[in-house]
Amino acid sequence: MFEQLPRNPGTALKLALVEDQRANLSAIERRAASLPARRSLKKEWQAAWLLRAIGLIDLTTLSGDDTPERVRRLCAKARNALREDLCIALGLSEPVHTGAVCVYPTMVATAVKALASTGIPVASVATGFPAGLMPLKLRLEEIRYCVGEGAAEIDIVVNRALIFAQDWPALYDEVRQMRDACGDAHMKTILATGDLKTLRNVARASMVCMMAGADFIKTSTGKEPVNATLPVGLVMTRAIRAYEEETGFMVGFKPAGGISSAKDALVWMAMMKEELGRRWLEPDLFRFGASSLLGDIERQIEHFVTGRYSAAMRHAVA
Ligand SMILES: O=C[C@H](O)COP(=O)(O)O
Repeated sequence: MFEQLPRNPGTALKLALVEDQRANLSAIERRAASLPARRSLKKEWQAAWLLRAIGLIDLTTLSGDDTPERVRRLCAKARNALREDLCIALGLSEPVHTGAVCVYPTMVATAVKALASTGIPVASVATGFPAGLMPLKLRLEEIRYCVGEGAAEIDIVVNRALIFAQDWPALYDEVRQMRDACGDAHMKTILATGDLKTLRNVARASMVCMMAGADFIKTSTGKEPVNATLPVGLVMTRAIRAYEEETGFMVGFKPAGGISSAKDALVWMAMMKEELGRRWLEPDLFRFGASSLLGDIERQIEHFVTGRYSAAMRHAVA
């Protein structure tokens, strides 16, 4: 069991520290390119890392055609994230579950009911997800609605225009108000990095959101043309490190969007361990936002156990 960390309370906006955040594009790209090329984990180690990865997934459905029935099926999968025969073969005494389930606001109550007494938190997107282009008053009201429905985690989106304008005081002020509206619910701040044009914008916006009290910073909504990439991940994890050096508080990281293979998951986990340390492989500091990753992880674990791959359709729910 890992020790419980104090929640990041945020700090005053320190503009000098924000403007100090830079990103050396060619160095970042070189480092990102070297990550997947590392010697891969073998057999038992790989299976152990994949089991850990399951507990780090925010199992997500964010589709226009979501229904309560789909959300209930997703929650059933989150509770028993790995098939029973595979759990038995691995000698596990209890079912494996995901880190959370992530849904739209109107699906929160259904998910909360379906996950009652499991300890699995429900995360809700809010603040006019995915674009965030609604009046602030309504965005704050949406957060309060989700918390009232029982969401323990709120994934907010930032107002990209404030980042293009480098209006850090306004961004800080909005995110601070969102954090207040979250109350005890933990706030993941989605930067929508695929929209942000430069890695420097990613670095600076990360810092502002942490100063405003983000519990996590998250790459993407899954709806931008480009979602989680390793260069963006490096920039954001290094901002987390800089924030910890400055304040002593450890902020979580959630790459999201387009992470669908076990191999990708292992690369992201290796990056977390190398950049921030082992502590960032626990669910209070790291999550994958993913709708289809669990299916591939289960398939790879099945291969480890049986020596065979099954058809992807056998893992359809995840
Ligand atoms: O936050 C989670 C993302 O919306 C999931 O994206 P994905 O469907 O590409 O896995």
